[in-house]
Amino acid sequence: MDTVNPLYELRNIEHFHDEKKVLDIDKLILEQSQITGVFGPNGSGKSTLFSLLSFVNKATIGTILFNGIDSKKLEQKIKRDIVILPQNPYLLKRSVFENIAYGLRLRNDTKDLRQRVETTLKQVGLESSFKNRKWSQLSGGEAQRVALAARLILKPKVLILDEPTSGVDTNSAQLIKEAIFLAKQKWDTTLFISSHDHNWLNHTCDKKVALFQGKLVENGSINLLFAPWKKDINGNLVKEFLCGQKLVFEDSLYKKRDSIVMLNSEDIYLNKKSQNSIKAVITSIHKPTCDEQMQVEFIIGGITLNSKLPKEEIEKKNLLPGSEVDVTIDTSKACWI
Ligand SMILES: Nc1ncnc2c1ncn2[C@@H]1O[C@H](COP(=O)(O)OP(=O)(O)OP(=O)(O)O)[C@@H](O)[C@H]1O
Repeated sequence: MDTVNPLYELRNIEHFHDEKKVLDIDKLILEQSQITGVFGPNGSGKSTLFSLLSFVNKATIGTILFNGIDSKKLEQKIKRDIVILPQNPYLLKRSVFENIAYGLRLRNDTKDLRQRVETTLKQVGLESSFKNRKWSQLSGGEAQRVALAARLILKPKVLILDEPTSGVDTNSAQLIKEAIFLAKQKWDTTLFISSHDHNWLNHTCDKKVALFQGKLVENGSINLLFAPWKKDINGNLVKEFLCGQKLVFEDSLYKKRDSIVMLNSEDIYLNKKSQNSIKAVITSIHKPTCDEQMQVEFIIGGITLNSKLPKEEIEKKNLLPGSEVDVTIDTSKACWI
């Protein structure tokens, strides 16, 4: 069975902007040493959630525990290890070197500064000569990576990246991904990332959280299906899995071809007799800490999805890792983003 190592625990969180509720999360546990991808359409509350996780803002209502400690009692030196790269980061009107060194200077931690700046530049795929450039002599993708380097040099315990790939090309996005993996590997950094490049985020994160209109679409492992989509003769979108099996989404005529579908695991049924079921193989069965039910993960043509079942039902149906199962997905409950 998998064990989870909770870093954040959000309890009954509500956050308001101008009396409008923009975030409403009953319970959410976020694990340590993971890269958590936060998915959701514009205005769904991703940046708001990040502002709470970085303790830049305080939730209007509710409690956030960090390492089991109520955030209201967190010491400043613990908060200092939580670093955020906001959407549209701001560079100081100084050299690249001074931008990257800024945080360390503030902390009076300037030993081997030059070498540390150069190492960090390398981590984000920029040559050492970049350190002498002015902030104004950078392309969008380079500026984004300099802003990331300015956070990485702090070796944060938690790094929150709000849209780190916005306005960058595929090459820069790849370099950002490599820098993220390095931070996790070298310093055991826990990362939270949002991106509208869903494909990039899907390939970068270990865990997924999805928000829609300020609410969690699912508390736990979220099921996401990404483009490419095909169309059937009625114009509905069809997911064709690598194994050739197909899943038609009714009433998806007007959905865009780069849409993502979020599926609640409660709307996915295993071994239930139905005409449109598809074959899958169970890869793991475990019990999430925050859930009474067991989570059954299974794979269909290379795509991993999950469903939730009571333990007794798993035993009754004799479901085991490696078992083949018939999966029925209630596509009418799909949430499109
Ligand atoms: N300072 C603010 N004042 C008023 N409303 C705000 C403020 N910041 C955010 N909001 C509102 O809160 C909601 C959530 O915004 P948020 O920026 O968290 O969404 P998001 O998912 O990050 O969106 P995007 O993908 O566009 O960045 C939106 O309706 C937004 O208009």
